[in-house]
Amino acid sequence: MAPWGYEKDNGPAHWHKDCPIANGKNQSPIDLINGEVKYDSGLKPLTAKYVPFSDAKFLNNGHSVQFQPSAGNGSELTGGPLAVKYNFEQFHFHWGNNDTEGSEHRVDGKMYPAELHFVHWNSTNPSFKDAVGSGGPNGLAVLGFFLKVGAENAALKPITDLIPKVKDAGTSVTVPSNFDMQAILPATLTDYYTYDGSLTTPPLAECVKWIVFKQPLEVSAAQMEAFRSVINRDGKPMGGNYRPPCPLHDRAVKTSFK
Ligand SMILES: NS(=O)(=O)c1ccc(C(=O)NCC(F)(F)F)cc1
Ligand SMILES: [Zn+2]
Repeated sequence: MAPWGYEKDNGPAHWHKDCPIANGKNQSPIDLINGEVKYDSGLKPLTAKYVPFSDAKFLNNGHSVQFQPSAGNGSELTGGPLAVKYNFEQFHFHWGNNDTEGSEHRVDGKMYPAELHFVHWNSTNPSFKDAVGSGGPNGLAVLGFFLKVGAENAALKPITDLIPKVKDAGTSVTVPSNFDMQAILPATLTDYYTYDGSLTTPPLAECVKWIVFKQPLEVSAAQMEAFRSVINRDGKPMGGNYRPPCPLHDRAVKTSFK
């Protein structure tokens, strides 16, 4: 099989051939159905402490555009459903070719135009890759933010302004050291859905504590258009780089809000 992607000949319906876990019972994304979630008063806010990066890259890896600092940067996530501290690894995006599609998770069947993932790994592991392979849903913690079209997102502007420099697969640029990642996050990380799931791209490992925020972030139409100019490994627009929802099976989705 050609390397995995999102086209007809290598998209999500094909992934099970290389990754049989694609048909597993803890796959992501899912449709977050408000009538089926359960409020958990024990779910506290999350705390993300993101420190400035000395050398970080913004890259096009052929299936997303990704911000990645050098390892061991010291940015951490704690609280919420997490029992231990998680280290920040990278953030990346999924988006559509129009405003009616693009997010991976859905809310009562509604898709947003894009979704931003902040990926963190359980600090009891020696490395990110060990955390992915650690078995069970506590290897990674991924924060998911829906993006909707509205006001320009000033915190994401340094990143969306770099997109033209990583238009082609395999390209990367250095991110200015004054980029403030903390500014992307809402002031308080309170209202979220959380459930045990997987990576949404191969190898689809079932190692993720998913934390999806109820409140979307806004980006301008121009910022959305910047994503839609990105090209994938086949020279086609990368838009549509989202996996459709997977069966919930016997998992519970908890909320930190009523
Ligand atoms: N879209 S997602 O679920 O946030 C997501 C997050 C991270 C990875 C990733 O690092 N894959 C490479 C690895 F780790 F070697 F398997 C894939 C998907
Ligand atoms: Zn993702």
